[in-house]
Amino acid sequence: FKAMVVPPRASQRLKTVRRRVVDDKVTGKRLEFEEKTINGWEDSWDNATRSGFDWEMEKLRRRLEELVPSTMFGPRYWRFLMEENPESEYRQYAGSTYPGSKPGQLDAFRILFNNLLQFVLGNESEDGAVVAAWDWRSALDEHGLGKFAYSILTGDLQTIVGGPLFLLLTKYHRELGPVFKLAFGPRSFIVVADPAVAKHLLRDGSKNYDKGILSEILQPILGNGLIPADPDVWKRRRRVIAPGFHRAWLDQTLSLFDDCAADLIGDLAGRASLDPGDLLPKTPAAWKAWKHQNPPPGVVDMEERFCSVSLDIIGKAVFDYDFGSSNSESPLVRAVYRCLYEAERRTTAFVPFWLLPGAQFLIPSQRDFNRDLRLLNAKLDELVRRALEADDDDDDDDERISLLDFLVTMRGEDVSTTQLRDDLMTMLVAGHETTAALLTWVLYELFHPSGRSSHHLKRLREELDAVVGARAMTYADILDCKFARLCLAEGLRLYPQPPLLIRRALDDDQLPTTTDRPVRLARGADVFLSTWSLHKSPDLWDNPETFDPSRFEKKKQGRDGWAGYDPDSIPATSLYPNEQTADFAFLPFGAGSRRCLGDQFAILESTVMLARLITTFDFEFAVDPKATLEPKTGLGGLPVADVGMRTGATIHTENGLWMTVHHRTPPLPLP
Ligand code: HEM
Repeated sequence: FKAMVVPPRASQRLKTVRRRVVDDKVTGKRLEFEEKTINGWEDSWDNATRSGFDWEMEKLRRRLEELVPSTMFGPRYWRFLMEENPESEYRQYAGSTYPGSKPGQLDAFRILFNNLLQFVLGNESEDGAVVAAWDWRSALDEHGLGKFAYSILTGDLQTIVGGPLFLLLTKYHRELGPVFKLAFGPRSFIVVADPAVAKHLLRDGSKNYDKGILSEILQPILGNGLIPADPDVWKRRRRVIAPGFHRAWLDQTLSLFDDCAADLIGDLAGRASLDPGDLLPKTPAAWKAWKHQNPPPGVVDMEERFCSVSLDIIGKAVFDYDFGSSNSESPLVRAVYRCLYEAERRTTAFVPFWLLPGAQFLIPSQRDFNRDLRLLNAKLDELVRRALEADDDDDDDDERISLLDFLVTMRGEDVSTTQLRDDLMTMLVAGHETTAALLTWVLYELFHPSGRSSHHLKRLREELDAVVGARAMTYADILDCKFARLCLAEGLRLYPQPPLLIRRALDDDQLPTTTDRPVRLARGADVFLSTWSLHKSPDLWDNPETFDPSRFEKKKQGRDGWAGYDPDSIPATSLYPNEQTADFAFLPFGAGSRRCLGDQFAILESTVMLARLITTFDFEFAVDPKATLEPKTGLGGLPVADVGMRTGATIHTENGLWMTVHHRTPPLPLP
């Protein structure tokens, strides 16, 4: 039998390996794993309840856990294939139950099985988390089977849940506390919104997590780029890419930001003198029509403008390519948008519809997506090729250095053009809509028609007028414009981009205790760190729903397990109050080893853009000035923006941020 299934060369190798493996350190680790598992069993089941049906089921579960790994793909099976010193446990034992490796089907089965025992037979949950069971029956009644199934298949979670996912999570957070299990049928996600747990997931215990479903979803688009990269690839690439964001390069990009801001100002100036007359609607809900037909004169969708300008910036800074999206919409720009849209749709999909057999031929959106991706990849390949050729050409004396030029110069022998392309695509996705969304929401808050932020706007203008006036901003100016940077930080607190961080446990783990219910994660468990709920937690922030940049200037007392917020602890090198200053209650750019690489880039870009716009123009919502906007609430009675909110990788408005633009009066004095 063995001769039939194991080819002779492999069989020879197996024999050698088996001999070696008897007392090697990997076997030692396996034994330690088994012992730990058995001890874990002892701990996790109360002696008093070891009887009856539940206990029989628990025994069955244990038996399965004991048997399945040894007979199928568990550690004992993989022992045959082990190298003495595996280069990477994560990959080498991927799909087995080996702790630290990429979780596979058996781990998923264990979680599903446990959920079934819990939800069908009423057993105690293995993880110990309180459960938020999504009420799918009501959703089914409300939408009908057809729409329900269609939304599930196409990833339109928002329709059937009744609002953006982050609101649903915040509703449960308020009802159930900072750690709970969200169950969609037998599938489950552990949702957390607590600073101590965030610190554990992102920093102290971060080696025990990978990006889980996020990687699976983004891999077809971003390949082995940093965001979805598995821990092995990530380690190699981060080391190479991070130095690319050095100070000299960031200084150089400042002039690029200013050039692009000047283009935007020119475009808006052309509309500033136009009068929409009495064509403005009573509420932003009417803006929907403007997506498909011409808006009144002088009205502009600032969300769309910010998207265009940030795409142009990232194209020029990262791979020295001018998308020219601020002025025209080329097929390439459309391809970028559609790919981003698809990436977002996949992140919220219940069912991986794109993996269905033949999906890429049969589902029109998937056909279009694959065509767009080919177009985009071909362009990026061309840019990589050009950069490689320019690198070989010693005479190339172009003074602008893109991130791609840097990566090409620093490349080791082993880096492939595909890897470089994945890196570029990742920067494009990570650095484009995030910054655009930040600017959109800060503008929304500063010019809200209720006037609720007019005192912040006044202070911001005073600071900008005093420090920069109408000239181009330098790095030193940006350091001096502290309030402007706090406005951006507050924008990221109220509208974190993305509103959810995703992880998957590589080994069983105990989360720091935040309530009287300790929560254990099974290997393979999916975790959502809801930054939206964390940033708006009334336990951590005063008036959490209010846009108040000055909150970051005041000390906030901590509580048990949370050190509070201290403005004096903002590091001199940081352009914003980072995760350390708020002891992980504020995660504007993530934290730990996988924190954002483009944080400085994003803050510099946004400060320049905001300063230029605020000092030149006044903005007003494109609604009838006589109309009053009623405060809007969404899922669970939680406040939502009047312009609606849609979620994907970032938070979008429902139909755009349509505004009228006016030259500022009195105009900014020229230098
Ligand atoms: C306001 C703008 C931005 C925000 C709010 C933001 C936010 C974030 C967050 C929260 C993460 C961590 C994700 C996680 O832990 O799962 C992240 C990662 C990342 N961001 Fe950003 N980002 C922004 C702009 C940028 C820009 C401009 C770039 C590049 C030019 C960039 C490149 C990256 C990369 C490469 C990663 C992955 C890092 C890694 O895994 O090692 N981001 N970003």
